[in-house]
Amino acid sequence: MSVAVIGAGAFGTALAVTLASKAPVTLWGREIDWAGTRENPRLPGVALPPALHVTDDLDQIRAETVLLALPAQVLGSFLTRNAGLLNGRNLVSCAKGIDLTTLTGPSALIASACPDSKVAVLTGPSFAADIARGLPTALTLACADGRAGHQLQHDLSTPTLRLYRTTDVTGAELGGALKNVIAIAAGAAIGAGYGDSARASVITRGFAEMTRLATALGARPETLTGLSGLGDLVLTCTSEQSRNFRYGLALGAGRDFAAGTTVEGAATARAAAALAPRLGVDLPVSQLVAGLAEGRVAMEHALDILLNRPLKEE
Ligand SMILES: NC(=O)C1=CN([C@@H]2O[C@H](COP(=O)(O)OP(=O)(O)OC[C@H]3O[C@@H](n4cnc5c(N)ncnc54)[C@H](OP(=O)(O)O)[C@@H]3O)[C@@H](O)[C@H]2O)C=CC1
Ligand SMILES: O=C(CO)COP(=O)(O)O
Repeated sequence: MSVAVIGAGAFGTALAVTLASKAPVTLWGREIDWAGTRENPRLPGVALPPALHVTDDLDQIRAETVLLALPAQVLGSFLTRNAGLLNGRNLVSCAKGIDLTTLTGPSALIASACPDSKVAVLTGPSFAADIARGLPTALTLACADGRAGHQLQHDLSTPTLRLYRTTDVTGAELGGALKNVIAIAAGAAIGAGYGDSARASVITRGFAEMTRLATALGARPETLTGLSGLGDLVLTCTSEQSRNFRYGLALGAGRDFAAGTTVEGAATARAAAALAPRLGVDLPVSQLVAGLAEGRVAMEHALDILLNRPLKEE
């Protein structure tokens, strides 16, 4: 097996670090001034192992399996620009989002730009820092081709990173994308001082919403109850390690949030809100998060909007 990682952010670097415990790995980043220090400022305190080669030259990416660890909103243009180099390889998306331009997930972007590639998705509850430090982590590897998925599951598991396998790519990638939206809402509830009970309601109703949208797009409901859905939802809604949760905290408290931080849930909320009427599904939490993120809805009105909806069956 030969593996490379594209995207030298926190997650791409963490995956490259753990995979380098098995075999040499090449990690590509567009700006790698830090490479000589063997420590990526996006993943502080983690020494890069000798088996990890860092480059900013895409021509050095020769591996048969390439992990794409770029933010969801830049993945489409990156793939279009570099399809010639990537087409035909096993391409594994590690991004958690819905592309705002096409309203599709990463797997459809890959399939469209690189039609000769095997497409897979790696997703689930895992903070980059935990993976990089060798803490035990379990993720989902989704690939519609069961045989290829089986091979990738074995190739990409490490002694501390345990991969489960599914053929439900849609369910896996939508669980990962939509949990970020709900995490923003959960953070906002806590930031606004509404308390842990309110957060539990947001998580539960948010999960119902994730399942509604994902199944309307063809996902299997049981995938949403797995690592890539419920597992990641619980992690992201309960930990301040999550950037989406912290962004929600800041929204709820009326504080500024560090510009330039990757917060996938903001764009994905807008994508989900755009999909809702087309699919005839009700997504009140996502619509609210989209309104908050765009500044159309003020935080002081957010609670009324949710609580004044008609009473209904659970
Ligand atoms: N961090 C985590 O714990 C986890 C993250 N993920 C997912 O992984 C994906 C990446 O997140 P993460 O690594 O944390 O993000 P970071 O913010 O740490 O890093 C983003 C990386 O993408 C690069 N980048 C941004 N735009 C472009 C572009 N147009 N072309 C090439 N490179 C670009 C950045 O480069 P530069 O430094 O030059 O700006 C940076 O290296 C997200 O979808 C996230 O949801 C999934 C699980 C866990
Ligand atoms: O996806 C993640 C954990 O599984 C990371 O979450 P954040 O992008 O919110 O930091």
